[in-house]
Amino acid sequence: MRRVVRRVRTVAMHDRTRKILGATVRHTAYVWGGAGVVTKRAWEGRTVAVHHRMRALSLATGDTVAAAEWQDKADSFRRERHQRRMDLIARTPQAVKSAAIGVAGVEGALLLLGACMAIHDHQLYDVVVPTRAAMDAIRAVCWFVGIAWGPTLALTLFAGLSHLWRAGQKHETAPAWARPASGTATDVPITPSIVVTALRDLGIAQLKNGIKEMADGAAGMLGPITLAGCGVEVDVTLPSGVSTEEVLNKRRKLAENMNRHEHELHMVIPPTPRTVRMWIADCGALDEPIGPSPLVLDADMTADYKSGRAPWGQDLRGETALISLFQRHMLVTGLSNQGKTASLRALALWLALDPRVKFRVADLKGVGDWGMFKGLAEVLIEGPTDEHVMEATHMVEEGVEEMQRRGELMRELSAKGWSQDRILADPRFAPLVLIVDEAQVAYGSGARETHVAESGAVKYGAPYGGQKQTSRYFQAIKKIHDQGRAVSVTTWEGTQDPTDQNLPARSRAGNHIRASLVVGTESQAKMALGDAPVDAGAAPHKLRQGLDKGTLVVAGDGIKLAPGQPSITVRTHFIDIDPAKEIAERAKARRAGVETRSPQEPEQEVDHLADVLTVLGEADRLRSPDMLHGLKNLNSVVYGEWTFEVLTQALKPLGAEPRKYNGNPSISRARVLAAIERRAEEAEEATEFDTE
Ligand SMILES: Nc1ncnc2c1ncn2[C@@H]1O[C@H](COP(=O)(O)OP(=O)(O)OP(=O)(O)O)[C@@H](O)[C@H]1O
Repeated sequence: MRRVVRRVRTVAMHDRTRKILGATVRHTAYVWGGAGVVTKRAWEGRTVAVHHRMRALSLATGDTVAAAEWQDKADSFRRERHQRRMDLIARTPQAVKSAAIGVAGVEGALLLLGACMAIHDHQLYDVVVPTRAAMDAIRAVCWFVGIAWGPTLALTLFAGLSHLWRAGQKHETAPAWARPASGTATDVPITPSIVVTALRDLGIAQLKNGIKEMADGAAGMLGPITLAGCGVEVDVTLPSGVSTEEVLNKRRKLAENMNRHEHELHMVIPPTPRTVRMWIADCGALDEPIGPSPLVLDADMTADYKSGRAPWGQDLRGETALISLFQRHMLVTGLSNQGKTASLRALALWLALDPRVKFRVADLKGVGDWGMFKGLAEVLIEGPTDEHVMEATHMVEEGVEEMQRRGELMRELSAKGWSQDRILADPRFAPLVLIVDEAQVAYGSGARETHVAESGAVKYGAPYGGQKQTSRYFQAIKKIHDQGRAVSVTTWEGTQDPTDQNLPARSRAGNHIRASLVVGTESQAKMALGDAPVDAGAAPHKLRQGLDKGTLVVAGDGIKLAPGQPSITVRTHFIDIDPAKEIAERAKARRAGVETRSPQEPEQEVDHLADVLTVLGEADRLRSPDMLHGLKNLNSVVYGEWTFEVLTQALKPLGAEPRKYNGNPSISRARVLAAIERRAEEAEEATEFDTE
């Protein structure tokens, strides 16, 4: 039994079976669908359905003149049709009469011919000979028709079916899975009928019925279809009883009904009630690059913190997406490796062109993404360890102190009658931007301040990181979110996966600009952008991981949104490391040299003798320059800056310093081994002494 089941399954899954099934379904569907097409065409040829549709379309696009013309055409079509029918009714008895007269006339002529023949041959029978001959001719025709009927019927049927098949194939009436792969149905431009059909076939019964009931072919539910960047935009007013949410939830099906991928359809809810605004991309257009940043192209570009707007990228309409950073806290989130750092850095590079703006940067990944800010930023912390989190916390806490100082100063100056503009223009209020990239490292860190009392007891202070209220980093960020804006102290955080663990809710909500690259789920999208924009259609969770790198859904202020529009999708320009360095150099050239403070790297415990021995390898001795080169390769952090003097000073106390050999200062393996042995003996003696 199992074998039979297995065999049946093998046959069913076999490629050939699938091909046969596909072909059968395809050709049947072509004929069946073709019959529908032909019937519809015949029906439309005899009715004013087309006139009505065209009139509704003209009305929908606001062309009332064309609508009136189509109405006139429909009226005259109806009049002419009525006239034709009346004529037919009037002509039928006449035609019957004419036929009867015709038959009588022919029969009369035949009898007359027969009479002539009878007179000539003196044979009375000849009177009916022509009539009988005519009857024989008719019988022969009937006989022929009787024989030819079968093949003629078969031929007609075949011609009819092939006509239907051709009509069906032309209109792609077979299901997509059964159509040959080479079909390029995806290149279909968006027309009102495609949109209406896509909505009708969405599987929402009330929408389908609503569309059926609309006399104008439902064209009235569509606003004008306008070109918008690399796609088109249209507002759809839904019939009563259909909620916008139902349509938003069927995004993939709706996109596929219009021969688009899901990511090529964007939907938001505009302020007009019961309306969904759809932006439908041209096929494949979103996979085309948007070109380099104006920052890269224009070497003379300048920036203005207060009144300028950073050229971040393009929105879906193809318009430049400009963002104002003036007194705005910002959060950029997204899955790893999707362009978080690049998008944040692009804004910082633009802002760096305004020499007034000060930066303090903590890059808690620390692989050099922000390296070009050395000489631009006052502080640059690079690394992912707890020590780096502590430094980042200190950096933000210093930002809080600065904010508080400015707050007091602002109160004093205001009391003296200074205007807000004058205060903010004062150098003591130079904009300060605190950037923390990979902020989830801080929110996830367990680092704590540790105090060791004289008694030896260990006491712990407040945690540096974490998401609890006690977290120093979180508290400092929160304070700046609350009070920093007015005195131009702002934070920009970049973080991966905006979950509660990675990013506390209070910290998310404190930002003026919230931008999200692709995230995993709708709930993450809500954490990234807030509930309202996602409920109204913002969908970073629908972006494609890997393919939509650098594409951000942006909510909040600072970026131009149409009235009522909750979010905007921005495809950002990518500025790679090398051009970023060039822009940073331009920015440095515009400001007085900034000394970047990089908090001390923790001292590494190193054994110089052991390292020297490693570099010596099997050699008996090595020249000092070769030794220095080898040490640098071994540990660039410790030996990167070493010179001959430093090497000598480090090894001399151990008795292994370089000595001349064949005229070249060299380090001898024998002396290094002796030094190591001596050190071990000394350590042993010291231990014995301690024990005694
Ligand atoms: N706007 C963009 N357009 C095209 N590709 C981009 C864009 N931004 C980033 N990328 C690509 O994505 C890669 C990763 O970018 P980036 O380092 O900014 O990601 P990330 O999200 O910060 O990563 P991680 O979370 O691992 O630090 C870049 O090296 C680049 O190839």
